[in-house]
Amino acid sequence: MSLSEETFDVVVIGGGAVGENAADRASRTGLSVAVVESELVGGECSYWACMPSKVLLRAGAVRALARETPGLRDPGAPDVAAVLARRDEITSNWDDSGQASWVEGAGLTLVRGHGRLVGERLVEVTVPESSVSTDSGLGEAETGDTPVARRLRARHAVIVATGSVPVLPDTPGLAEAAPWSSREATSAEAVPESLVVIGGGVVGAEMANAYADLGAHVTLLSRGGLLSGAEPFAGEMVADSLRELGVDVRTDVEAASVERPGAGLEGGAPGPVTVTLPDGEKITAAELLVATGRVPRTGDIGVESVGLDGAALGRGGALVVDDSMQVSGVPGGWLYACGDVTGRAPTTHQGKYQARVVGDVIAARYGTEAGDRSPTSGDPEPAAGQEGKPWSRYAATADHAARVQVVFTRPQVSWVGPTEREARSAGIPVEAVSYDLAWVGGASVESPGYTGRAQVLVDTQRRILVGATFVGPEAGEMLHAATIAVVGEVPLDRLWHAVPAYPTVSEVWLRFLESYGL
Ligand SMILES: Cc1cc2nc3c(=O)[nH]c(=O)nc-3n(C[C@H](O)[C@H](O)[C@H](O)COP(=O)(O)OP(=O)(O)OC[C@H]3O[C@@H](n4cnc5c(N)ncnc54)[C@H](O)[C@@H]3O)c2cc1C
Ligand SMILES: NC(=O)c1ccc[n+]([C@@H]2O[C@H](COP(=O)([O-])OP(=O)(O)OC[C@H]3O[C@@H](n4cnc5c(N)ncnc54)[C@H](O)[C@@H]3O)[C@@H](O)[C@H]2O)c1
Repeated sequence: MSLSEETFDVVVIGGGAVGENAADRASRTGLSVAVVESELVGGECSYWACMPSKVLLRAGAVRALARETPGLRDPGAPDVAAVLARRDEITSNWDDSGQASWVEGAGLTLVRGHGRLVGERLVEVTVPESSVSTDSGLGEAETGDTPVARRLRARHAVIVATGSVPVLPDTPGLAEAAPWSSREATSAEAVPESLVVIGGGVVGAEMANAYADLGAHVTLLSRGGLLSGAEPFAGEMVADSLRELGVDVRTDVEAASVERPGAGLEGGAPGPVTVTLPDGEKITAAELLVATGRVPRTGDIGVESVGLDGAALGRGGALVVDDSMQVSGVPGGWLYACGDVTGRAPTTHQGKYQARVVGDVIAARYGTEAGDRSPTSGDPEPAAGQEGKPWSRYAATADHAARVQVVFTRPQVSWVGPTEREARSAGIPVEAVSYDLAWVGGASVESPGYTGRAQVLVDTQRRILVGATFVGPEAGEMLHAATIAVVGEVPLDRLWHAVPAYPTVSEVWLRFLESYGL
């Protein structure tokens, strides 16, 4: 193994959406930054998650809209080949050269290979033999039989942004059945005639919706209700809607065993798969998707070399961070983390928010004024040595107080802040104000069959909103007004003056306040 060493101010392990963002911000005060990426620059979101999954859902959503609009005809079932072609286009056919050029164009150094901590501020990058080529990104061309390694020394900080990996339950026969994960579901070359989905979370619900739209007979097995992170009414509405679409939604059930004769044998696609339920019922389908959650990817990044043994890691092996995204328990405070690997708020937008925080913390702590192209310049709250005051640019406060999520099922579900149950268990005195969206004027213009519900959580002591949930068409687009009200801690008496235009669905804001007694 050949070894060379290079020094950068900052080394980022993981060039997903989050790592890229952290690297860019950290470089803003003149710091040199290397980004280590073992697969595709842009990570899960661009190639196997957010983007392809949303494209798979889009045609069905537009069809439903047309069907519900008087005066329009049903455009018919989506053209599957065209939908898959659009999916291939949005993933750039899983070619990351565009994002790699962006990284280089931003003045960052892209290092391709697997990054691993091997000591204080030291990262070793290796490239498996099979992928070594003259354009491996490892500087000098290296080919041949030996793996290539390069040591990257960080003068100041290492940021870990290695994302997460899917969990496979230990259900008998499941691993041997070679089921789909979200990667196969978002990159499939064809739509199976039938599909069983195990897991009623966000991936399970979205993919059940997408594949049903694209013509598959879908069975969804959820061990509780759907979308357990959202308000219960949201999961119930999505379950009802999936059933109307023809999905066989089974709640409060787990797979007891799985069988797929011939799986793993060479030659051709595996045959049908049979899932047996605890009561002995058997469900057979052409394909099986497992969507039972993800865990932070810390198993193969050398955390033990910097003293982070199992006990120092959080749930699922997460890197535990404070609000400035500094990893706890590492002497010298040089290790930071952001994104899914922290287990704090596993969505792209929250990860990129954390990336902006950690990037700005590092830029302010270690950057030079000479290289300053940052809005942190002249900031009255420099981050050096600080923990990060809540709501300052150096603290990811919204991860606790105003986390947002949008689920792109039909209906869409969006929420900000805690659910009612989470708020109560955190000791916040809340009153939930709920409203049927079909009752507002804008909804009846959108469609005579408009179905939706929205709810806000009022902190009755402070008379501000601490949370909101929307379920309905385009609920994702309705969320940001609520996010601003929650983050801004806007008093209800001032919200009264935020007049919603007529006839929009946003008129529900007035109804909330009236229902609360204003
Ligand atoms: C099907 C699906 C749909 C989703 N849809 C949405 C959505 O609509 N909206 C949303 O906000 N979120 C969505 N998410 C969640 C979102 O994809 C993740 O939160 C996001 O990708 C996390 O970004 P990240 O950069 O932390 O991790 P990743 O995107 O996983 O990036 C980590 C990167 O690090 C690299 N890496 C890992 N280990 C190493 C190593 N040792 N050395 C070098 N490189 C390494 C990986 O190759 C990868 O490129 C979805 C997830 C799934 C599974
Ligand atoms: N639109 C979006 O923002 C979006 C879309 C997809 C995924 N994501 C993110 O990706 C991550 C992964 O999504 P996910 O849906 O895999 O995870 P999830 O945590 O949302 O849901 C997993 C579900 O699987 C269930 N489960 C766990 N073990 C099981 C078992 N043995 N048998 C049956 N059910 C079991 C859980 O109870 C849970 O309901 C999430 O963090 C999610 O936020 C976000």
